[in-house]
Amino acid sequence: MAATNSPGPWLSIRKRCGSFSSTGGKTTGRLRPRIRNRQTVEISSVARGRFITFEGTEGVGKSTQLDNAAKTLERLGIGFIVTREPGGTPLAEQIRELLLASGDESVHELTELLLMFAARAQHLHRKILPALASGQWVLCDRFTDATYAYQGAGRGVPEERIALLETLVQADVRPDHVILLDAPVATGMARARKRGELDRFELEAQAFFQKVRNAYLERATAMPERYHIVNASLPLEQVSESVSALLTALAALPVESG
Ligand SMILES: Nc1ncnc2c1ncn2[C@@H]1O[C@H](COP(=O)(O)OP(=O)(O)OP(=O)(O)O)[C@@H](O)[C@H]1O
Ligand SMILES: Cc1cn([C@H]2C[C@H](O)[C@@H](COP(=O)(O)O)O2)c(=O)[nH]c1=O
Repeated sequence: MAATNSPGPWLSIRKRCGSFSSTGGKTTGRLRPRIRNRQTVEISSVARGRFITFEGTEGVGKSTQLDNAAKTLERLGIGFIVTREPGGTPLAEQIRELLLASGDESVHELTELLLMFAARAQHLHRKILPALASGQWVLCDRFTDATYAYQGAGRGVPEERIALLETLVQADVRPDHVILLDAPVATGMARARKRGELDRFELEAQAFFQKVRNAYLERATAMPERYHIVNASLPLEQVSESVSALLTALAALPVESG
């Protein structure tokens, strides 16, 4: 898992000395975490799973590629979970329903932002971190990069506000790798429309998604070590091959760099 140098009081990842700590949550898996106190678990980084997120605008093929990624990891014999944001736990899925539903009351951008991070706090601490601590890889459909793209670039929330909440909720936890499925907005929207009824986000104008796409591409340029751009406008088989090859290469990396 990628880590910055500012661990919060309740959660820290110490890569250099090879241990991993997180807030409580149940842990399962091949290595039993060492309990330091009631709030913290530690395990060797040898067992730590990798945190891989799939990002992109609507309909580019994230869910499709998560299925493909799951099959790839199965072939490689790697233990993993597949999850998504907003959502991933029963409570966070309830928040997702609130966020995606179209209603009469317009949602203020700060309400949207706080609900995203409320769902994320539950998901991260109750599901993602315990899975990583047990050595499983976490394949996640969207994470905080989506917040920078949608609430930041799309809604116009200043980046510093998002960064504040990111630090509060995640401390130094960041995805190890972001697989950015990139395609023209119109391509993704045409695919999403074919799938059926559109949710509150999917009803946004093309200009909104253009800002979102640009923001993802800017983040990919700013963080080339973390981002992997895949051309999602290609035929499905080619996109799947690229994603499988990428995951196979990541699996071959030593844990500290992978
Ligand atoms: N490379 C591709 N070429 C053509 N169709 C594709 C491709 N990838 C996915 N699709 C199709 O496009 C539709 C949307 O794909 P998918 O649901 O995986 O996108 P998504 O990014 O998860 O969408 P959302 O952002 O709404 O969650 C599906 O019907 C899927 O079969
Ligand atoms: C995590 C996250 C998500 N969103 C938006 C992006 C999508 O429109 C929906 C989720 O729907 P999907 O079918 O699963 O893609 O939520 C967001 O605006 N900000 C976020 O942080």
